[in-house]
Amino acid sequence: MSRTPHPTTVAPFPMTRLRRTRSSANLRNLVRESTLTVDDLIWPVFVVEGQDHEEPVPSMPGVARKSIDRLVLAAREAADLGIPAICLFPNTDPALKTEGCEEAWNPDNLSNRAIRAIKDAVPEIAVMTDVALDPYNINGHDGIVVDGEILNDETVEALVKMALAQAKAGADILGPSDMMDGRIGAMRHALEAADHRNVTIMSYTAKYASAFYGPFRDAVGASGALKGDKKTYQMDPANSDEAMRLVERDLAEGADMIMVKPGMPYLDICQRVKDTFGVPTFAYQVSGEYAMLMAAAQNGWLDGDKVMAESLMAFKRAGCDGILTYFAPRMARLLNGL
Ligand SMILES: NCc1[nH]cc(CCC(=O)O)c1CC(=O)O
Repeated sequence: MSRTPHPTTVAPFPMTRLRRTRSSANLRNLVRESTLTVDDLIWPVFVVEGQDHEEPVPSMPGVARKSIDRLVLAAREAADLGIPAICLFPNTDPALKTEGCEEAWNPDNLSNRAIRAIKDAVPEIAVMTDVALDPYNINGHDGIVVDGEILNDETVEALVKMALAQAKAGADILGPSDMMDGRIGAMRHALEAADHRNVTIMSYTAKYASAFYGPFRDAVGASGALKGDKKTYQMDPANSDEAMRLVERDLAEGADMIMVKPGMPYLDICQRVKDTFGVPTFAYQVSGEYAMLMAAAQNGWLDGDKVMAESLMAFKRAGCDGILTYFAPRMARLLNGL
């Protein structure tokens, strides 16, 4: 990424014709400022109980929840395409959801079994997890709810147990997506104390209270459970300075990588984070963004491959090191010329 100041010397027309370097594919290739490669992609996937089973997610065309055995095949395919990481989201049996969210740190819960199965069968792909209580919470919230309040410190204690169980199952990257205060430091200390020294944390640092998560909540089966909204913990879409404070805080607590979420409507935040801190910065092109592009493509209103590639390049131009995207395998095939 170029971060040079705006040039002050430009020869006047016709000595300068900015179209010259756009005049052929070779010249365009030579002067291209950003590149998108398979190495930039993290693939979010949904896992469900069962055997040789998959269920399409209606609001996310081309996306299905998969049983662990099918997910292992998908992970193999992703690794063969060169995708460096896969990110797991469980669709938990509603019967296992409780007020205390105990299933979240069950070493044999669906997500932890999936981590172990993937690490066994496809050791070369990095496995990322989601650290938040919503798949296990009868309220659908990311934190423990008492009398309508989402409790911060009690939630952090639960998240630490959840993070340790995931690390023990073999997760390479923990993705705390809950937006409680103090969770990164608490997890980092617990990981160090348990000798999980190389488990990385990609903090969902600037995670906004967004309507673009709708299809995801359908996919994990949280839509029905969620009472109210997430505005007391997720960020106000109006704020940018607050995102900088959160990044500084999460880095100080031991986050290795920072994430901005959603992606496309928050590219200004991505650029500001990268410019200000220069740390590994990721964006999550979320379910609603995927649904929007796919719906238009399915109607023949947009060219699906082209808007996919353009939208992902935009993240690189903004300074992101990588993107979580449901398009990961499709983009990887396109980049690999398949
Ligand atoms: N903590 C849950 C979580 N982790 C990732 C997403 C959204 C992902 C997407 O929309 O693709 C959400 C939803 C939410 O916060 O309600």
